[in-house]
Amino acid sequence: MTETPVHPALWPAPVASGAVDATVTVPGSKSVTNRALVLASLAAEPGWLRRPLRSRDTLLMAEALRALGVGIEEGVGPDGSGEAWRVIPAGLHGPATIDVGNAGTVMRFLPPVAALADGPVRFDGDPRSYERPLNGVIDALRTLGARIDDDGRGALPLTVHGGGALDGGRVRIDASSSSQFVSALLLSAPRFNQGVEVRHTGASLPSMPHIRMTVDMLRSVGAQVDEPETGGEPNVWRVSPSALLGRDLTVEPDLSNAQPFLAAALITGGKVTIPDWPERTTQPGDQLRRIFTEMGGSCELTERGLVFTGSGSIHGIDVDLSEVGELTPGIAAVAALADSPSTLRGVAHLRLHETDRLAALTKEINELGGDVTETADGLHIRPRRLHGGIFHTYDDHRMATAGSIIGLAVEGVQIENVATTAKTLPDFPRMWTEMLTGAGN
Ligand SMILES: O=C(O)C1=C[C@@H](OP(=O)(O)O)[C@@H](O)[C@H](O)C1
Ligand SMILES: C=C(OP(=O)(O)O)C(=O)O
Repeated sequence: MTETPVHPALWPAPVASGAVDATVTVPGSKSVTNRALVLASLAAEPGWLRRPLRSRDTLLMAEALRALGVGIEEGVGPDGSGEAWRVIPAGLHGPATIDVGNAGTVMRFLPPVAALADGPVRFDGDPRSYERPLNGVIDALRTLGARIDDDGRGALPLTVHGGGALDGGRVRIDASSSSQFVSALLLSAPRFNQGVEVRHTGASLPSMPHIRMTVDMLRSVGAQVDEPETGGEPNVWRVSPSALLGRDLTVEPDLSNAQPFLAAALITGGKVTIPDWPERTTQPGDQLRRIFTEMGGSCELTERGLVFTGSGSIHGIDVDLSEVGELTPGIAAVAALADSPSTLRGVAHLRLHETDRLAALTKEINELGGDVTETADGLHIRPRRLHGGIFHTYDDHRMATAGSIIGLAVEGVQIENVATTAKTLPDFPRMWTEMLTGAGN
């Protein structure tokens, strides 16, 4: 008898045998953790970061800041509860070398920090990091007084020749390819001699909640920020120079990483509870309450957390995802299993994410028998009966979770390199299996 060969890099996505009923504790937000690390490193006094996410993107951020001289130590928070990082700011030093991996937050948020260091800081990363846009940050930093050596493509690898301080001032950028350009300049701006005025000149600006998160977190450490949403000029952000406070911050669960678990409730007609879902948050994942409700579920924010319940039906959706682009792969996966077609719009910039997400989703869902077409700014998804096969992930954590969502309802889906979920959710395979077996409840 011959056994079916098991490829070590292929993970058989488990099929749900019935309605899931689980409580899933989701680790901390990548976006909050990496902003908090930067702000705490630039502060005038030590601070605490509780329940930080420990994943590839956040460990790269911590390692990079340590390379610049910041102390980031393991500890328990001031009240003795929970795991925490103590961040001890220090003079920022070069020479240093920073590995950004494929973390947008590291490759964009740290060049402005490096401009404040007193020597050269070399940035390098995964091959894909060379293809992701960085021109908005490079050009802006040059305008603000920094010296940067790159190969002229507006991308990695590059060296920022930190001069110990940066003038700052006014800058115009086109951030239509990534909101992280704006966030990057704002986060370090309190430490620029003149602060910053960033004027976005492009036709569109994706991921506004992530810019709100930047503004909120800056304000929470004492920075003064003027911005469009509180009466400022449209598309203009101003940050004044000031010292930043060291705070004691508890990181919220990553609501975008809650997505596959909520999707499991939707697809199986089950129920999933996510503890500690914040009542108020700038995280884009909070919009899943609305989007997945429109797709057939219902939810309630209770003392136990967000309780999300599937109805047994999954509906297609016509939705603009420009504010919440990182939710697209998971929504596309659910849409492929729905009872009507879907149109996902406003996400052309996803072609420059971890991989070209529009091409990858189209190819992988179609190879399982689906009918997805790319549009100029998104996807059109017509549900079909799907079959098993290999779901390639292109080193993209959200492709791996999207394939797993489909695998709940389709026999024989194998996820290639599920370990790529380590970018933001290293424990995904265990959490997924526990959700299905009811362990961890
Ligand atoms: O600032 C952030 O933390 C992020 C901003 C968004 O980037 P883009 O605006 O490049 O899409 C988002 O997709 C990414 O996952 C995280
Ligand atoms: C786009 C994403 O990540 P990054 O921070 O690398 O841009 C994402 O997590 O979906």
